[in-house]
Amino acid sequence: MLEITNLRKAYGPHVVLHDVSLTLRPGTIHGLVGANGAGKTTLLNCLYGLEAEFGGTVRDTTGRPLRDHTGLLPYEPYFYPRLTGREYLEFCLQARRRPLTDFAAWNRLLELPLDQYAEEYSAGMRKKLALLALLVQNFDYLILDEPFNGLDLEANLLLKEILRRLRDRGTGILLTSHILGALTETADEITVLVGGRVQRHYPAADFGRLEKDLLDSLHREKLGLLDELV
Ligand SMILES: Nc1ncnc2c1ncn2[C@@H]1O[C@H](COP(=O)(O)OP(=O)(O)OP(=O)(O)O)[C@@H](O)[C@H]1O
Repeated sequence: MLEITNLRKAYGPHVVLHDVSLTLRPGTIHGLVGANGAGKTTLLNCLYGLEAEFGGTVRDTTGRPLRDHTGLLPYEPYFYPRLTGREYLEFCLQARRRPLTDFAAWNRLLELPLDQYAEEYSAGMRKKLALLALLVQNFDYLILDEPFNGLDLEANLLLKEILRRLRDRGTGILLTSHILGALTETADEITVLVGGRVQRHYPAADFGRLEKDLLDSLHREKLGLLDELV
């Protein structure tokens, strides 16, 4: 299990995460929602070790180094110039000292032109390539920052089904999304972050309540203001 305990992160005087705790169990999908700037990406970056200076603890309860068996989909994946999609995949595997596998089977699903330069891909194709690089590596845990963002309708549906199947096979998946339906349709639990604090953890049985709570706070905080404007 991946465990975040009392995570606190500040950029200078600006505290971005306030004592955030959450767990990611094998065989579960854990969704993370929150407004722009709530701290979701910062939380994922701390968990994966891309941010080093923070308070609290982040660990795999089995004691294994988290990155050895965890893959990260960054919010904006980076691709080196002049690397084809195929070379990017090979690079990802070699960097992790993993055997080169045949990408053809997975790519029959995602249909990427692997012999074109990745930097010439559209935004959605780049997202698919970064996902493909994770899928071929059989990670125990996946940390996915906005995986649905930029994907076409078919790829969105496909990704939801892939995530469910990976979960059923034992993979633990932590993902962010601004598309509530994508989370409620796939996740086993959802954590709501507000201003860098955990507002509440919702088990699947309470997802109906979650939508109502989000709507209520929108009505309370924003719709009154809108009434004054329009
Ligand atoms: N490198 C940085 N230096 C200073 N402040 C930062 C840095 N990275 C993030 N922040 C601040 O931390 C806060 C949380 O940002 P973060 O990107 O984690 O939010 P988010 O919930 O992922 O937002 P979004 O939904 O827009 O992706 C924001 O106020 C942001 O300005």
